[in-house]
Amino acid sequence: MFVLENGAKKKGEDPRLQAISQAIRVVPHFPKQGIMFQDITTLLLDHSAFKDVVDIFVDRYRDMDISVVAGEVISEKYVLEYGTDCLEMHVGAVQHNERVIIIDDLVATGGTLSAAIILLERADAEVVECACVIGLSDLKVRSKLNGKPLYILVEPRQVENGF
Ligand SMILES: O=P(O)(O)OC[C@H]1O[C@H](OP(=O)(O)OP(=O)(O)O)[C@H](O)[C@@H]1O
Ligand SMILES: Nc1ncnc2[nH]cnc12
Repeated sequence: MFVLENGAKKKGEDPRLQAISQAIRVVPHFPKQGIMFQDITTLLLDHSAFKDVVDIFVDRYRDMDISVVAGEVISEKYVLEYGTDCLEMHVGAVQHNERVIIIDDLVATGGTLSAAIILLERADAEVVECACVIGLSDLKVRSKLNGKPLYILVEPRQVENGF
């Protein structure tokens, strides 16, 4: 699934993932020293790569009886790599037993996804899976997700890529 550091592809990898990864701009040491900020604005501007992101998610979830896509989400505070934040969701935005996928651009600590899961479960929705364009397939992150599967397209980029 992931693009390796040397640009080689893992066996069986979707050929679209390399272009998706390369369209992400890395901003070293932003907003703090030591953070390799993964800026997806360049991915959003790359119509072909962004279409591939949407197509991959649509293909994955089209037959899973999903009724809600929670792109941004009562309120739940959480901790990020570089501070704390809070997610909010309209009361009534999700009905009991609705099947939800949570989509975000990136997972780092898993705090945001964890807060989103807590919010949605408080509304009695069923969170089917979390999906992110960028993230590490990290056990520490997965352990925060209350057993929910995490689907990731590409690893964070480590180097500035000339944008
Ligand atoms: O896994 P975590 O440690 O919670 O980090 C992931 C979150 O960090 C970024 O959001 P951020 O709040 O920085 O701002 P943005 O949504 O405006 O990009 C990103 O979009 C995720 O939502
Ligand atoms: N390295 C990173 N790049 C972009 N968004 C983030 N959110 C948390 N860590 C991040």
